[in-house]
Amino acid sequence: MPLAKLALEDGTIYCGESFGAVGEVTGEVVFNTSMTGYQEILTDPSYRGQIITMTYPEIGNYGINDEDVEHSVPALSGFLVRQLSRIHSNYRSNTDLDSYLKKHNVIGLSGLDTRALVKHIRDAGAMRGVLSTEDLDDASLVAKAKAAPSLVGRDIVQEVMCKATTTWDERLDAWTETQIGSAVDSGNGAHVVCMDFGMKWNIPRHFASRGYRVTIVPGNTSAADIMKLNPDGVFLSNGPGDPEPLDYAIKTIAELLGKTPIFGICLGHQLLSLACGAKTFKLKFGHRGANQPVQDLTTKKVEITTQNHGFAVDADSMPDDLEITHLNLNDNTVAGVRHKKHPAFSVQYHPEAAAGPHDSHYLFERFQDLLSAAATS
Ligand SMILES: NC(=O)CC[C@H](N)C(=O)O
Repeated sequence: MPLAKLALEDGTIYCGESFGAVGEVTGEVVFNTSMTGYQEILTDPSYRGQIITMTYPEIGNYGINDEDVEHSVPALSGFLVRQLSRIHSNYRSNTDLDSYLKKHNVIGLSGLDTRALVKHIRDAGAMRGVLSTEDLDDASLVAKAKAAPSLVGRDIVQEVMCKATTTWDERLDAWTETQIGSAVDSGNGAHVVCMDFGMKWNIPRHFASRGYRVTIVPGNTSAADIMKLNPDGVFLSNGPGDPEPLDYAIKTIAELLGKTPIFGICLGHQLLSLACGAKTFKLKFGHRGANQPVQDLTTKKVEITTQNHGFAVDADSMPDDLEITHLNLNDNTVAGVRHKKHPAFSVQYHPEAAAGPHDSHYLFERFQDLLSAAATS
């Protein structure tokens, strides 16, 4: 296999073999600790602008299938693995990782010491990097990494959100529907409007399986246009990059507060918090994986969650109207908030769990409770 290199802005170089597409990309280099779920990670639009390394050492062994996608195309910049599995075996798979990345023009690098890279990022923090199969000159690559744009202060949501209003009716797979049990179809056709900032598809699948009518609108839709759709509730999606520059979305959410129940996930949580007057900050290397412990402060229960974020809501900036409802137990950062006066809440993690544990499905039931309360008030 041809050589490829990853260079970080601090001058560190990692060599390996190229797979997937050839070429050169820059991005923020971050790691994900999930042992499975590489297909969901590849297609999660929240990874726009990032080069992902998996901590699990062998990737690709179950191939790629048509069902486990979180979007139509991968959004990330590059993909790094210790070992690319030479065979893949799964009854649902219809292609292999190498061919899939070639088809979608994503550059892969295998054979590098991913453990050394992850330990370095944990010590030094997430950094800009360049991944190349074309330029193998260390000094030139480091100069390119240093010149790469940072995620901070940039609006990259516009690159991944839908461009027009659509409806959604695809449901969860039959087995996952058995997991959510009596919640299946309990929404009785209530209308949920999703503000799309780069939404993972398992979220509208949950809404469809729970019996909602789902409309998806671009993340820059105004509050007036959203209210014209007569929503019974509004959902704020996940999405890539820094939440602070998204002033249009923050303004819309501030206007929607109190008019309709609101539920936010990840970027949606950060935007709801900003709309209420909180601040966000960049974490040193972020939380990405399927085993992040979170405590629900209302029930005291600990749930194991799927996460993918590099920014977080600052606990010290919490306005009077917001209450912290969930904490990340690894570092005590804010993992969920609730509005004290209006029906609105959000979590920093991913209850739709694709891939990951199903502990947090109950949050969709909490949203249903807000919709039911609003319908009877
Ligand atoms: N998954 C997400 O929505 C990520 C939110 C935001 N882009 C962050 O990195 O913190």
